[in-house]
Amino acid sequence: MKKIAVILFNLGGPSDIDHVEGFLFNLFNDKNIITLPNPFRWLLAKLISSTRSNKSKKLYQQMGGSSPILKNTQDQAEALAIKLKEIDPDNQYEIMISMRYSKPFSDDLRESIDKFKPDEIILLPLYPQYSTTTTKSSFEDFIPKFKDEFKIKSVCCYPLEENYIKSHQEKIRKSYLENNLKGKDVVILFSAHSIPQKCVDNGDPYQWQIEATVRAIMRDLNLEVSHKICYQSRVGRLKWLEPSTDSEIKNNKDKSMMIVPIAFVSDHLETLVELDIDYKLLANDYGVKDYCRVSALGIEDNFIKSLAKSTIDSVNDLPRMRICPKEFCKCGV
Ligand SMILES: C=CC1=C(C)c2cc3[nH]c(cc4nc(cc5[nH]c(cc1n2)c(C)c5CCC(=O)O)C(CCC(=O)O)=C4C)c(C)c3C=C
Ligand SMILES: [Fe+2]
Ligand SMILES: [Fe+2]
Repeated sequence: MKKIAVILFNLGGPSDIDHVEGFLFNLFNDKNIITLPNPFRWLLAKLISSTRSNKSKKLYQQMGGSSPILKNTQDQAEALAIKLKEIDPDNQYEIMISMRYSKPFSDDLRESIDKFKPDEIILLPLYPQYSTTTTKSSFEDFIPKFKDEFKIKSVCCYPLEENYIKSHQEKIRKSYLENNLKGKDVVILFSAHSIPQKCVDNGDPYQWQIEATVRAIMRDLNLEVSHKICYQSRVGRLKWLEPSTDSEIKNNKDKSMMIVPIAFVSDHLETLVELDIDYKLLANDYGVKDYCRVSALGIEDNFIKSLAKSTIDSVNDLPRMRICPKEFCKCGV
């Protein structure tokens, strides 16, 4: 019996309205988000977080002033613990949460990890698709603090894991039936968080992996629908991945529309405000007849199975095949 600590990584979000500016500062002060050296990055992060905070506060106010991301991640951690116990009862797992820009930070895990004394630590990002702006940032923050005392392994990405794909397919099929879309001219808009184009130009595999996930979902979905990938939540003036979700809503206004959040695995600001309020209003303005948003994966059983399977494969040192082409070489396989 091995003792295994599984670190679930997520981005975090403000716990109340007074934490919005601090959360934004942590985000923009990350060298994987703003690549300037210090003190310039620190100064720019101060400037952007103070100028953006009113806009962000208005967004968070629409969810009651805080982000549900921690509660949703805790629910996923609990479901994962149950699933691991069921599939791999011979090992002892403890799931811990590490948020990148809000509590609990990686440093906050020190006491629990020391107390548990794991034989190994598995890093498991709640980002199925690898990006330097998310997974790399979380790994770079965590690893140096614990690597001298513990054996650390990581699941860098799982964009094609079969249970993950099945989880999306089941959510889409259920929503298709519930919204009576059979026989209608339906388009699925797969909406992912955008990232700056320059990240992809520098070898970030995020966009390639999103496209691979969507191809796998569509391959045997067996619904008569068209589909398109689009990108939301752009920030600032750089060129970000396109097409944008709002432009695709406009371009497809004559169709029945299913919006599938892809790359987000729980509901939070980006889905609950941007997709459910802002883009729903936009769709109404453009006369879209059916606008339905498929809920994020959350604790859907196949998704939790995919997390458990990826963890156990890593514990058992199963070799992982490189799937990304060599120009997108930033992920650790
Ligand atoms: C796959 C997920 C995400 C990627 C990639 C990502 C990149 C990215 N985000 C920003 C800027 C902001 N993100 C904000 C919130 C936010 N972003 C994600 C996910 C990804 N971000 C999550 C889960 C959240 C938290 C949502 C919540 O409920 O709290 C925000 C704050 C909100 C706002 O003001 O719009 C900002 C700002 C950048 C710059 C970036 C890549 C460079
Ligand atoms: Fe973001
Ligand atoms: Fe990878």
